Amino acid sequence: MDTHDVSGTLELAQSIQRREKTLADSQARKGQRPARHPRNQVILRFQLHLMAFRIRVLSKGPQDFTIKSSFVPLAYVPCVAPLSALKKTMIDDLLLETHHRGTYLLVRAVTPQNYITAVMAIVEDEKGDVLMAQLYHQDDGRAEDILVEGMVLIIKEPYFKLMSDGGYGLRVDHLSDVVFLAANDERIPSSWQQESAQQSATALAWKTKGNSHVKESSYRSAIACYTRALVCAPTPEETHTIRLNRSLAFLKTQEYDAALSDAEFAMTSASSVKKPVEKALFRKAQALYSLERYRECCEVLKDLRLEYPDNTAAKSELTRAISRLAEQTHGKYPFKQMYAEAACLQPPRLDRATYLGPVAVQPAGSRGRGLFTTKAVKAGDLLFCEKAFAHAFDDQKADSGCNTTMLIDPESRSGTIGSQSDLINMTVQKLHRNPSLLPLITDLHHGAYQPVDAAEVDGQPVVDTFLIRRIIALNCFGCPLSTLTSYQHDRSLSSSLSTTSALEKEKEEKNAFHSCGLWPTASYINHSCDSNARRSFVGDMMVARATRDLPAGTELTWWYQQPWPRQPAQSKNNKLHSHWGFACACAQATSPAALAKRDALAAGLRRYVLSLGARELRDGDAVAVRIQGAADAMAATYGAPASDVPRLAVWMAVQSALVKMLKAGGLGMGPVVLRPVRMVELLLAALAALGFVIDAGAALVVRRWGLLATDVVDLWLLLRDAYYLAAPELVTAAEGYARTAHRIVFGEDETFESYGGV
Ligand SMILES: C[S@@+](CC[C@H](N)C(=O)[O-])C[C@H]1O[C@@H](n2cnc3c(N)ncnc32)[C@H](O)[C@@H]1O
Repeated sequence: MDTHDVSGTLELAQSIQRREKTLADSQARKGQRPARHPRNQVILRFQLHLMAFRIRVLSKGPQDFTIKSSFVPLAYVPCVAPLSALKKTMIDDLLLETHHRGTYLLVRAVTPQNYITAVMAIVEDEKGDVLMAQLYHQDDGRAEDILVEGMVLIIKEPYFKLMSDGGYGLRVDHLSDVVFLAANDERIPSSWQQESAQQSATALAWKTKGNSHVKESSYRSAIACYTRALVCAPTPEETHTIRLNRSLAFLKTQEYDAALSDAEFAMTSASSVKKPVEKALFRKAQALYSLERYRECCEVLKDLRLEYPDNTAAKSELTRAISRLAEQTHGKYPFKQMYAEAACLQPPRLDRATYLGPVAVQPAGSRGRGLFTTKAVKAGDLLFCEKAFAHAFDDQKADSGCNTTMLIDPESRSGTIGSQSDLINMTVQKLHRNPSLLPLITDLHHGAYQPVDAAEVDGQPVVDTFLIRRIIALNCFGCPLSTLTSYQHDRSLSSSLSTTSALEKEKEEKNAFHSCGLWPTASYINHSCDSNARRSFVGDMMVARATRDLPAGTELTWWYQQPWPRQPAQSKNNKLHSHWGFACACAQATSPAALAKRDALAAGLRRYVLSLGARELRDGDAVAVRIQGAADAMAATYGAPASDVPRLAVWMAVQSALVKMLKAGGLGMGPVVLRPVRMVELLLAALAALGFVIDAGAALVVRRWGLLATDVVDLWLLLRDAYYLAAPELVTAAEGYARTAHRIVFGEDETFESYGGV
């Protein structure tokens, strides 16, 4: 939704064509055992490539723009068999384009590694045969520690394939398909053992080694040592300390489930080994905070404060956790502060909690599941304010904007530009580190993809990368740094409201974002062109508000793609069908004949508006009458009332005429002689076309809210200004509606005064 989609472009078509050729070539060689190149040649070739790559990176200027293409490979499921059930195989036995189910490879890296879209190195088996191995979705932050020269690993059910450069190698997409062996692991053949003397080291020695890794901030190595210590018959006292220390290391590697489990163990064992419980409580609280379990976190910190009142860190952590709990419970946020935080944090991930308001996931008939209101809400009410599960920020202004990725899925022939491939990595990594969060994501809609029925194997969580890709493709949202700043950036009526197709296209591009994120609750909202909810963003927080009064039990909807005046014309709806697999019900509403007539009227009006010169505009009233007449004729081409099918073509036509008049002088301040009442009529006509039902007599009352396009805030503000001259008694009401519109569109009304010039 709102991601920068490049499906249908020539560039994408060419990339897909090349890819299909490679795929066809590789399928033709499926099952073959390729001629092996000599070991030295393979290693030398890799090293030369590595050198060339490093030179390219070093010589790249900050402004050099590169687009990396990343192809989604054909999906395959992760290995779900335990290692003990697999048979060892050797490189020489591997067949091209084959997943070697039921087997595993034991290999060792024999070159330095390279990291582009995957971590790569040449690996050898025990016979000395070599191959390139590519490990995808590894932790970006520690890529340089992975597959380093000399490292030994087990690749479960190896996938041997042709690479895009015509060579061949191993490709690993699922994290649980690789087992990295610690230097002293017994499974390492003796000829490869580097630290054989340590095989018999004691728990104490491993613990000490772990501690020194912590001092060097090598937390993964520390975890490996502590884990090793725990199997060396430690005393109860040692076990307590080792798990307490490992909890800290797990916090640093963002493995919060494991950090919590170790801290809880240390808490319960503290009394029997006569140790203070202070550190264990603190680490437990930190893990709970990171898992967004703020209530439990507060409880733990309160206990800690009671027992250790001098612990100042606990005091400040408690204050922080109480703030999160308040946000989570009451949905009250300091939005102005959040804008400031989003502006200075890189990436803009805010330390804020998710609030879920009066909403619940329920069955939604043929649409699958949907999100419904659990009580009546008013237009502008907060439905939820959700923190992204994962958020990939692509700063178009900074250096990172010079390196962007085009993610191409040849199967669905679609492509997006921006940070979606980073989002996949982040999500896979976060789930791998915190398996308790798996159901939150794997329950999301994934179309026809059939995931494996296993959550864990050999003590590792099974995170099916292809399932995550599918979930992200169907559920991720493109997002700006903030909706308000993105709109304000080019807020001017003349650029934001228009009728010409070129500008529509431009507007469409403005609405597509390179940054994106995954918001699980928001993902349950189904599409409707005439939506009743609206999303906005501040950093990685998504704010969702009702766009009209809704009774309890109403299904919430919003648009996956902004509706267009020619909707239900064919092109825009195609993506709903090709990507999300449904046809929007509103697409059937208009006959081709009615559409043709509407288009002709819109084109006529556009020509008329373009032709207006200073002389014609001097009689603004006459112009307004002509516009109103054309708008009425266009309205007659709609078969349903505007409250059922918003008349976007009418809205845009009226607005474009208003723009022209406002630019020429507006309400009597320039050459245009337009009576304020006429201005009010035109503005009310534009709002009515969007489906607003408004009583504008002695009082101004919105009976029903219409479609909340971003520009609606401006329409209401213009109405307020027109009422200053036409009917001052209605100014307050108009401003109140402008404020509500601002709250819906931008998520808050704290900035309304500065936006609306009140
Ligand atoms: C982001 S998910 C929305 C939640 C989804 N309905 C579920 O059950 O999890 C998008 C998918 O919902 C379904 N969907 C959304 N809007 C729809 C609509 N207006 N009509 C039919 N199906 C719709 C489609 O299957 C689409 O691929």
